[in-house]
Amino acid sequence: MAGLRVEGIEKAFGRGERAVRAVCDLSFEVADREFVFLLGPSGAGKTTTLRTIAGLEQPDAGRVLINGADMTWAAPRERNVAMVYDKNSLYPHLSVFENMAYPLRLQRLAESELRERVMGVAKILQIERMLERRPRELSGGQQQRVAIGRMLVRRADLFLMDEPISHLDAKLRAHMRLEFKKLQREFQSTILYVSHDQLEAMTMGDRIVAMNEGVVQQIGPPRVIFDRPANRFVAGFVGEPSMNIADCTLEDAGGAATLRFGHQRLALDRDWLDAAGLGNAPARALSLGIRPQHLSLAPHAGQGAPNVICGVVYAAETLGSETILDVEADGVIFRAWIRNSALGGAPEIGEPIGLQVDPRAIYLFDRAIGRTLAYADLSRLDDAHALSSGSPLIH
Ligand SMILES: Nc1ncnc2c1ncn2[C@@H]1O[C@H](COP(=O)(O)OP(=O)(O)OP(=O)(O)O)[C@@H](O)[C@H]1O
Repeated sequence: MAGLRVEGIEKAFGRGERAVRAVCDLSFEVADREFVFLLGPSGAGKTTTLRTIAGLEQPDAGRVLINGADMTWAAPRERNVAMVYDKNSLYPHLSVFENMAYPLRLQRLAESELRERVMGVAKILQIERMLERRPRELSGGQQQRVAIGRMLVRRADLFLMDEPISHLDAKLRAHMRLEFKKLQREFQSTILYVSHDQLEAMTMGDRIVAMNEGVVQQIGPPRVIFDRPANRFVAGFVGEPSMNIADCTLEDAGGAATLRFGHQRLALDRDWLDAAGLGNAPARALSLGIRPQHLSLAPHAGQGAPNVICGVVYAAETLGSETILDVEADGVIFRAWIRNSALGGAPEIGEPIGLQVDPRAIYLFDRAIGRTLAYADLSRLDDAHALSSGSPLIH
């Protein structure tokens, strides 16, 4: 049984005017055998949170409970927590095998079991053939895998991982994503994993704690975070390519609800707006959000076609069978994820182009505070349309 509860953690570095609030009133839980991600951009406070849980930082306020016991002030070694340290923490004079075996030797594990555990983990990490080498004889990525291995051989209550695979090449990262998930199920481990990579969090996590500037933005399963982002920050951070976001105004034009930005106009469904409590909110300052896979090529690029964003091609990035098309419209760049077969030839930079918007795929945010006011009605989206414009997560 292993669980973690973080209650109202506060942590600042420095004093007075130069103080940096790294973590503000942070609370979340990781249930027994759960795989939870702390996801956020650089400086979000993820590492500070992890170090506070491991006992390497003292919080200014709040509590850390591990298996129900208050460990806020306990020494790191009393917490039965395993953390992946940087590859530089490997012992240079020990072989890879002995580096990995080190925590087990401290536990005085029988030699046969020790060997079995080290070999099992080495196989998963694809470092079996390097066990006799010294760390300096390995590449940076190989050293990082040894550091991960040294953590995985332990049977800790809680594993804390700080971007353990971010330095590996793309192919190994993909391999490790699958292996971590498998390992977690096999060992029934409880894992808190720090990452700024939304793809890792979306593919491996049972739940995600999305953070920005030391503050929790949303906690939920990956699909909920993706489909129902609580605010503009989460909407823009999760998903690759990221959601298109543009300032707009909601208007009542002759009884029809219309979103306007620059010369562009999008007609919205009244029932959807009413359900979101925006039916009687004309001239409201909003931000609209739409994912690149919900934009498609409009049959006519001309101004005035219903729900078409008219602009010019700003850039085009071809990836195998799809193209990410950047279209500039009224000073905003919209990214669209388009099947090459729908493009019918490479688009010219500066060429006029229309992007068809499915109004059911729009999100609306309060422009001032960023809170989500209306969610895309994904259940009513035409699957064929979504498929025709690609997958949101592949990159
Ligand atoms: N020892 C320290 N002294 C002063 N400021 C610090 C210290 N450690 C972290 N900070 C500051 O606290 C904030 C949060 O840092 P933290 O390392 O927790 O963020 P992070 O989300 O892990 O970022 P990254 O993904 O870049 O590692 C940052 O503004 C950082 O500059």
